[in-house]
Amino acid sequence: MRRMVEARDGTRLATRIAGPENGPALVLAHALGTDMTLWDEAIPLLPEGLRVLRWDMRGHGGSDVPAAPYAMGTLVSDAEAVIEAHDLREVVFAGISLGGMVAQALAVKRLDLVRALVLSNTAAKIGTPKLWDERIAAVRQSGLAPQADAVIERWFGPRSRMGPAAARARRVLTGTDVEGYAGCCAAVSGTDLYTPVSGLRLPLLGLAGSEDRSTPPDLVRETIDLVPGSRFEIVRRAGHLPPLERPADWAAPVSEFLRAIGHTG
Ligand SMILES: O=C(O)CC1=CCC(=O)O1
Repeated sequence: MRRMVEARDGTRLATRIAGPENGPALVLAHALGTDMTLWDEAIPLLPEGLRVLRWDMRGHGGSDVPAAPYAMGTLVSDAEAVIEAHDLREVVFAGISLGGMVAQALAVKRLDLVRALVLSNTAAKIGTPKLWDERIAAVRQSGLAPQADAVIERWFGPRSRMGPAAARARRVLTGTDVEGYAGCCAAVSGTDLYTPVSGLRLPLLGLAGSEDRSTPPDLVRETIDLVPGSRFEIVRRAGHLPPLERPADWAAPVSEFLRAIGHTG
């Protein structure tokens, strides 16, 4: 079922939910310059019986595009709004890159909503304010298309940058609204979650792509290791977006984690 959910400031967020009403909930948050279709291939490979909620972040996909910049706190409050609008509790929250930052910050703020985390290709801090300022200036000046080669190369690496997954990612990236992209760049720029995440105590699976140049395995691991008892796995032959590029290799460790914590239908 698709539904528009109103965020606290009135921004309308495009959401999609599927699976049995009483199934254990899995919430999926996508990366910067992508949208909820990022999960299309991976969802059917997850255990049956899950209630799966995903949404387009503000400024992305079918959601409204308020004026930039956005704060990470606003993106977290959007996540709360979509979860609460669907009456979900005790969710496993899986986020990739920007979505993984939202996941971490949501768990810090609302442990009552989040039972466990899957943090994929993400970190407590990504890049530097200078890098993000330059990215924002570049897209504001000439749009996303001239940035696409560099982004796709970072996401997929030289080996896979011409493949079908990269072509799909490029289409979604270049179709993203500049205002929405810049707004979310600002949210990433202003985020450093190292201290609050080190206080988290919950089941956590961390995943990295062996070929990821945006959030390389060592960077991801540094964040995952902050939480005692967490697991960490590298998805081989995958870049920054493993659910799109290697859906089976991403879904396998996630499914195993969900079974291990008893979060299956
Ligand atoms: O766009 C990138 O290269 C890396 C990135 C940071 C946050 C996100 O979602 O992607």
